[in-house]
Amino acid sequence: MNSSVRNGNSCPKESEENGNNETSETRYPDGTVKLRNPHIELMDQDILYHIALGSESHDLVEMFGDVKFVCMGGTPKRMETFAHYIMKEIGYKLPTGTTLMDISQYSYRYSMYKVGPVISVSHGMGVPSIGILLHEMIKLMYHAKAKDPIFFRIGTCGGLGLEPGTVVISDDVVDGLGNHYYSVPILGKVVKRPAKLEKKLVRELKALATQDDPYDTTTGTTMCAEDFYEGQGRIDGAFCDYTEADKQDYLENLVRQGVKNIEMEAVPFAALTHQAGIKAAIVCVTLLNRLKGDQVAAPKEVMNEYQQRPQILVARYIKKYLQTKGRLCSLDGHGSIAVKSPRRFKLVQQESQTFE
Ligand SMILES: O=P(O)(O)O[C@H]1O[C@H](CO)[C@@H](O)[C@H]1O
Ligand SMILES: O=c1cc[nH]c(=O)[nH]1
Repeated sequence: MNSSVRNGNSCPKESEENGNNETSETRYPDGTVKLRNPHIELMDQDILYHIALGSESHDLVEMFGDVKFVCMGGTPKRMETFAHYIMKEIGYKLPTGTTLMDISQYSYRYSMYKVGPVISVSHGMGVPSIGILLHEMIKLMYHAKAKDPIFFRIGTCGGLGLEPGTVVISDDVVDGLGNHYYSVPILGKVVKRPAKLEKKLVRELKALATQDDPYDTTTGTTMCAEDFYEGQGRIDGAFCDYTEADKQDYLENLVRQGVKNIEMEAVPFAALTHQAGIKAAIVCVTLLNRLKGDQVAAPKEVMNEYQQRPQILVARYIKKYLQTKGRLCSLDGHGSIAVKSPRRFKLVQQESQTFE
């Protein structure tokens, strides 16, 4: 067994500033992700079932070794749009006659695109769905030997006292009971994993919002609900045993506690990336002000424009990062699928990667 793979239950030391696990616990010296599960090393092959990839069936180092950013959001359409948008923003060129492809299309679960150093992947709705994807994306980063990847969630949410269309960068996350950890029943016991986000990354993202943006960008606590309706205090679900006044009291109490928005994935996203020692941030746009109503009634075009706002902020971060590293102009090629056969590698789709 690889000597640096530790007991998955070992308790990491905490770093005050970035809220991340001590890097020596979670990274190799070259920045690649350590997997805190000793069993994976012993397996003949690791099948990443829900993203339709495998550690032996695919050459994951060849396909994903250059990944720096993993961007995720609820819907396949948003993440396809983001893939095209980021391609334009970072000046990434596809080989003539090729188009972006959904790498995970045959999983029929999630959709995933790769644009140079950026992965854009859908996570579905809610805690279990993003939890499964995070396990597989973290393992993918490990198998691919990707160095210091950063994860972003680009989402939508309900705002509390904010103008619809406001961008919220989460600086803290709580569940529906106000807990700052992800509770997972494992082997019949509840395991609590701290849900923490990198404060420095929050500040860096906030600094990329400009006065010229025709909307506000703010930071605050995000509440992660287990449900869209009763779990978020809505009165328009199929069931409701409380009054409008009860709901209003509840939401106003959340505001007093610093909660700016409500969505459905923040806690596992923060907890599992933290557990893996991966820098991560959550950027969501508010579709409505929950203090004023429950129904998401904005027209489709308005909603589509709102959904671009977190993408714009994250794209600014990615561009700035690549500019700083002097890598913006050297991008060329295509996220291809490299299938490993027992004796030789076969490139299913032609690729020329000059990043890194
Ligand atoms: O738009 P996404 O990213 O899916 O985020 C929000 O929207 C969904 C509910 O409509 C939940 O997944 C919630 O977290
Ligand atoms: O109110 C909302 C809007 C989007 N997503 C949520 O989870 N809640």
